[in-house]
Amino acid sequence: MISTLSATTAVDFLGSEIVPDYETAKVVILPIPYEATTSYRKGCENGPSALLEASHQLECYDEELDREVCFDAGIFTHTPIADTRNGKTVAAEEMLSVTQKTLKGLIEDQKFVISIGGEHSITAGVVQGYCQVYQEPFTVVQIDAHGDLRHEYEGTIHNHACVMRRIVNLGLPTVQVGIRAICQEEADLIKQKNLTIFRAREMAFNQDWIEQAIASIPTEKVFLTIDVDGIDPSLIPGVGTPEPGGLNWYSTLTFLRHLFESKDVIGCDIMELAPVVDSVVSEFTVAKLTYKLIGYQAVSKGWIKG
Ligand SMILES: N=C(N)NCCCCNCCCN
Ligand SMILES: [Mn+2]
Ligand SMILES: [Mn+2]
Repeated sequence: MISTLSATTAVDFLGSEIVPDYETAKVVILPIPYEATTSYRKGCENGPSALLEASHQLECYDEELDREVCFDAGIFTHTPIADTRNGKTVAAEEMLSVTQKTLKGLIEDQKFVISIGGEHSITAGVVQGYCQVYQEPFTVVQIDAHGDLRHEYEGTIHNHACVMRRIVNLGLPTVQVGIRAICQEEADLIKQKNLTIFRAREMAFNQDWIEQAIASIPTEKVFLTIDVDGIDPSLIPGVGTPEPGGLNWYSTLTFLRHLFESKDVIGCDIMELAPVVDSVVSEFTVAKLTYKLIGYQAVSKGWIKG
């Protein structure tokens, strides 16, 4: 089914620590180095390669889970799709179509896919891939500083600031977490549609937000989209549109662990990493976050070996 797969891409997640065998891998990392509509700091098309390179510095052993998670999971790194690097242009429609098709194939092969971006607009294509395979509804849980609920921004509905509007329009339920920057149009839509939103300003003083956020998810199945600017920019400065007051590291991990334990997470993506010159903090942190997601899924799905 997947004929364009290759294990010979420049950089695999975790590098030589794991054998990248597609057939036996439960997890596929799908790099989508696509950038077209970012409006402030650029560079998220370089996010996937920086994340993959940084992942070589991760310990295979997850000290929280007390396991070498990568051997339980088997992690295959796909070749990049919708690549805009080196001045290449990819139309938004083409990016969405190739993303959707690639996801569909991987999901049909029963892979747990972690798509890594690239700008957040990609998530619309990723989610449509899941819609094609899953008949029952699933909730899109978003960690982000921004609502991303504008109908259109800077002349296109495929702008990264509009991606959750595309998802709301697909009719999927959403739960938004860490939000702290929205415009009037988004505030009005949240009220009009009574969207579920956990605002960073309130989360900071609400010890029960994790429990409440998970309880607010109306379906068993969840797709998780992480825009890394949802995390505090002191932890991940390498983003295009930083906003102060984001999630801290251990709240993020606690939320994610509970989410994976209590729901069936059918897939996830990690978007908007835009590496900073002369600092590896952002890409290492995002690589570690990626590995934590794999570990939480491995525990929750019982992929435990030996
Ligand atoms: N999802 C995002 N990253 N959104 C960023 C939106 C940027 C809004 N600039 C507003 C400038 C108005 N003067
Ligand atoms: Mn954002
Ligand atoms: Mn976003």
